[in-house]
Amino acid sequence: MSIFSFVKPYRIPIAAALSLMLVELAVELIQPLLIAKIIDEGIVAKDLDTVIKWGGVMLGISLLAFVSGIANSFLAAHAGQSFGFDIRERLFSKVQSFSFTNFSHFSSSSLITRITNDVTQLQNTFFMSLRIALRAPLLVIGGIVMAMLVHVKLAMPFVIIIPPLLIFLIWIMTKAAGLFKSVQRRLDRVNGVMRENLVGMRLIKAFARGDYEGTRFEKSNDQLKNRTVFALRVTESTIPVLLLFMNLSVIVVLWFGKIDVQSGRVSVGEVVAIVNYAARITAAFSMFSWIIMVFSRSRASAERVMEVLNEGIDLEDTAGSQDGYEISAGEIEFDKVSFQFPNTNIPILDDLSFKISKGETVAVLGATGAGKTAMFQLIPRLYDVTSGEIRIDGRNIQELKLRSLREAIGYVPQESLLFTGSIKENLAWGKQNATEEELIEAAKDAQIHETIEKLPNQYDTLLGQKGVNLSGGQKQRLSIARALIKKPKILLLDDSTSALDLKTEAKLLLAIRNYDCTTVIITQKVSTAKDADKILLLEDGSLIGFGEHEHLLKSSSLYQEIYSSQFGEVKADW
Ligand SMILES: Nc1ncnc2c1ncn2[C@@H]1O[C@H](COP(=O)(O)OP(=O)(O)OP(=O)(O)O)[C@@H](O)[C@H]1O
Repeated sequence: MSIFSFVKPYRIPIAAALSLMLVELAVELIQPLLIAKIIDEGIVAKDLDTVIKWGGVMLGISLLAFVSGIANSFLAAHAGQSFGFDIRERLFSKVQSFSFTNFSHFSSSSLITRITNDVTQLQNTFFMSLRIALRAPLLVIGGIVMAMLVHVKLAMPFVIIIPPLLIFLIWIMTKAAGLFKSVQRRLDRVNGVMRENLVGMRLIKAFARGDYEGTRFEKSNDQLKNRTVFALRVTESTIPVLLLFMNLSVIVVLWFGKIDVQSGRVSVGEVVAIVNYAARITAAFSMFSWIIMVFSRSRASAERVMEVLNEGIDLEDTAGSQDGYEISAGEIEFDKVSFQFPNTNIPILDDLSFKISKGETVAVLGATGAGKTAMFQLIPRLYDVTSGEIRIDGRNIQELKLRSLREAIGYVPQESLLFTGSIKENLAWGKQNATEEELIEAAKDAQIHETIEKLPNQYDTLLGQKGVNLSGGQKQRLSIARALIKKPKILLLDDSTSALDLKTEAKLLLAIRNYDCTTVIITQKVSTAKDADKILLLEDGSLIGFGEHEHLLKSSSLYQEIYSSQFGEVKADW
């Protein structure tokens, strides 16, 4: 796939715009001939009728060029904007299909720059190509041809000087493309620092690190400026070179023109026409440095956009995945599952085998870094297992459609992420077209209904970015409500009740028991774990215990250790 495939749908407006551009070009190339005619047959021959006649023709074709120019702009603007719209849409849906491995290849600020700034560059180039980028080289070529038609010998200086100038321009263009690619990379960095600052503003203020962050931003901003200035200097340096050589050739034309006019081999009108072509060619040439800049930039942008669009998705529906299969029970089975993060060789999970029956509640306990979150992320296939198999309702999850797998799972990540919008919208994000009753029911079960009722606009209260106007515990409960509203078959809570007091947490877990789902809870609290049907103990990625509280208290030294650290010495009544 190449960027040109996005041009295809606009073949008709492009053809129309280019035809109109050719009309403008033809008028521009004919004008010097008419000027020559008016001078030689009208002014020199003192024939006013000829001046009026050809002057009228010039006015007529100028009007034609004017109308063509307006129609061309109209078509170019419309096609250019639609072209940009299409690329943005494709980029967005491609990024949505990215796996976490794909995300690790691009920083989020770079993806944002690509979807905005890079697409704008391409859009501008598309527009400009239809307006002047093609007209300028055609004007140069057409200008030389017309000048030769007027007088071959006088046009010779241009014929000699223009090819080396063109080679010089192409050489600069290849150099500039690389430079502009590095400009875009620096823009990524500026966006990256800006993004981190906005996200971490509270932390920056709390640590009084404003000055440090200011310097960090200034540094990347400065690098962006310096690189851009350098790239612009390289492209702009072409203008004086072009003007110098074109003006030199005009002087040569005038020198020989004077001699030939005196000897009668050339008319004054012909010399004026050739100088007029020279002026138009020079104007087209000086436009070149700008065109080079825009093209070099957009070549870099096109590469960056295509890098995203051509990124191979490593986690998607497998060829044999079964359509229409819905998870009905929610039984989870890990069979000799081992896992390491893509592009790393550190084993995170090692040979995990266990089975969680339909409707069971299982608590996962383990030290920080033991691999609890990693284990969770394998269930909705945020990552694929490195070896072994995960089965839900007896089917390998890789044989299920990703959509039906994920729709059956309510996943509440460690960090609650809410979106800008009202509480109602955030809850309904879990299930489109959820009724008011469903929203309230889920909020009640998540123990957040009463809190919402006390807010000034209740369910219509607007949340700031990431839910800044809520407490940590409120955000956690809203995230849980958002998962409950889906009525999932499998509910995964990744330490999602850590900020709740014990009483609220107990009520919430009791309410969840009424849902027809299998629940897996990562927790640090034995008080939470001991109410679960079973407890799964993870240590350094290995399963070292799986069973009921009483059983583990007797059999697992790690569990005894965790228990005694939270409740004091384990009583030896077993
Ligand atoms: N994207 C990643 N790429 C590479 N390694 C990772 C990635 N995410 C986590 N890890 C590593 O995997 C290991 C397990 O991480 P995981 O988040 O599963 O731990 P955890 O048991 O959930 O810990 P915690 O209780 O602190 O959340 C850690 O050593 C961590 O450094």
